[in-house]
Amino acid sequence: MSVKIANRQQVIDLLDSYDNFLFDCDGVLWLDTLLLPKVLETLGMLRNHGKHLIFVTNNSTKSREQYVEKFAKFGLKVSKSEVFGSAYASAIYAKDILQLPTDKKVWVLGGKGLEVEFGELGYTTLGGTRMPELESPLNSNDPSDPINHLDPEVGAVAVGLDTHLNYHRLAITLQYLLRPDVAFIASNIDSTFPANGMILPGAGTVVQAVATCSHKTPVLCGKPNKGMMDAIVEAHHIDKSRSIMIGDRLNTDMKFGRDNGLASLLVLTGIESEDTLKALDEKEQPTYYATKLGDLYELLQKGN
Ligand SMILES: O=C(O)[C@H](O)[C@H](O)COP(=O)(O)O
Ligand SMILES: [Mg+2]
Repeated sequence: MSVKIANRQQVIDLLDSYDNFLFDCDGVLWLDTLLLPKVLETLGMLRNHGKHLIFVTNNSTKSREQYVEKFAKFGLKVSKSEVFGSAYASAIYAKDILQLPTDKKVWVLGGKGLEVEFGELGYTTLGGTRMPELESPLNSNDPSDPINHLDPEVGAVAVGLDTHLNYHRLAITLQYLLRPDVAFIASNIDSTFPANGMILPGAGTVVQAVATCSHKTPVLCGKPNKGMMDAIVEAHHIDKSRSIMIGDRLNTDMKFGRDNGLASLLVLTGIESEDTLKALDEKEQPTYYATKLGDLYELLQKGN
């Protein structure tokens, strides 16, 4: 059974055991634009203890640079190299694993994060946030409709959380995936995500819609994909035995930690609850759990 972090000594032991703290973002650090309690103080405390912080989000709507800006708005200085998002993981997959030539274009059903990260690796992206004509309903009888102007150079489709999802975008995405040589890349599988007191549809919902109509199975690039961890370990030279993954979702964050040999700490400020935790098999239990990330700071302050 997971150990609940509930006293000062447990936090001290946690600090003694791990050098690298990998943080999920949505549901752990914030709920959309709402910073969760004592997050800044906790991250500051960890930095003061010389810990290596890495932010590992499946949210592909933002690029690493955009996350640096989001952190800055909360008053936290984070470098681009400390952020590892699923948009970046998707672009790395296309470049390094799929080895998609950069003269091939990428059709994006998703947000700016995918456009920026693929663009930084040399790809031209289509669709995404840059085609306002896709806000209008599909009219396949209209010769000027984008569905009648598909680009023969598209070599991959990248799908992530798309808050502008509509039938027009889905229909064009399908046309590209009907081509046998076009790769289907998905940023993540999160079915939902927590935001401002509600649960909203996540990228996994968008990905499943595309998989259903295309009858194709995507490559999943975000957590719990091992490739994402390999890229993080290579980039940051971390010792996995001295590393811990802190997240709010069992089938992404906690599985990502467990499957890759890291310790794991589940926080209950996002998707999961004590009930979902207790319902888990022993072998799927996170190493630790806490009510919120800020408990690490608050408990350490007690008894000073
Ligand atoms: O796609 C989604 O559903 C969201 O981006 C999801 O919240 C992932 O964000 P994370 O919790 O990994 O930061
Ligand atoms: Mg999360």
